[in-house]
Amino acid sequence: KNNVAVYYGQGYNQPRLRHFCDQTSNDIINIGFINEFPADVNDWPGSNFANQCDGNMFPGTDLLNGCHQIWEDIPYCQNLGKTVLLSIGGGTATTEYLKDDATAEWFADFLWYAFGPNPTDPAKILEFPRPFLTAVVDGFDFDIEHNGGVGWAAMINRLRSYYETYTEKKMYISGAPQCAIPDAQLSDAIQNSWFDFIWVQFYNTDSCSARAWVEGYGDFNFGQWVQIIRAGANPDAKLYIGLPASSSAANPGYYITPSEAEPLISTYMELYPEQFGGVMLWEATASDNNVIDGLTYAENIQEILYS
Ligand SMILES: CNC(=N)NC(=O)NC
Repeated sequence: KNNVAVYYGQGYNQPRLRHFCDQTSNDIINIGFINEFPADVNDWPGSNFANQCDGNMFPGTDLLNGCHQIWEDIPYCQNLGKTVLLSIGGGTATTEYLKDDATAEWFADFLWYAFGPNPTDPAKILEFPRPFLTAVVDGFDFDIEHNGGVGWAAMINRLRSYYETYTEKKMYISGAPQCAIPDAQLSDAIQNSWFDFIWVQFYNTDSCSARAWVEGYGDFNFGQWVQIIRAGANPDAKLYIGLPASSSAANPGYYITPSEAEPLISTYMELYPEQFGGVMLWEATASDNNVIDGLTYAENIQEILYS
């Protein structure tokens, strides 16, 4: 089944998460972002979900702890069969940097105990916060846009070691590289750690953009990304076409309309039926505000995937 994955959490005046889970067009929801990374072992990350939290942080940190609509809606979404991932990165270069593998592994520990299965070990319950209370995400998305590749493979391998111990449900790892190859942030991680989904941002970089494919110039490189994945740690990782969900959602000029997207999606869905996973959209609220022929952009994309 081909999926639509949408980012949620940075939308202008966005409604609460459950609004997007009530839409059949959205299969996977990436909640963004953990946008501040630990500077060292034992340092806590920071988060930002725009209008969705009440502004309170855990004392002395930039980690939000009042996101009641998110902790209420994650189980609501999961009960509707949605996969809900917590997205790391997405934002500013100054706070998104990992200094070494030790810090990366600490970051994995933090995410696992804070946002993964509810810890039972009293020591872990004491040490780690639960920003979304008892809600348990279905995995983590790496939307790493700055500062190189140090630590990501180590962090993902550490998360995988926790996943292996957890039998209650399948947990996932995804990544959102830029389309230019090699991606400075995630290429090493794709080679050396197990991803389930890779949604390439075929926007914001002209030469490999979806817009270039539509206009017949540049080098839209979905096929090369297939080869990268097949040479990676998980050769069966699903590859998604990442697109802006409206003309204002990405840098100017990268938006393509549903009728422009249809031949692109069909071409690659048919060329690589095994690897093709679906379409990623940046982002959910932009899609809602971009209604074409009575359907949101995500619904238009879903129609194409199911046609
Ligand atoms: C400006 N940053 C973004 N548009 N980020 C993404 O599209 N991440 C998937």
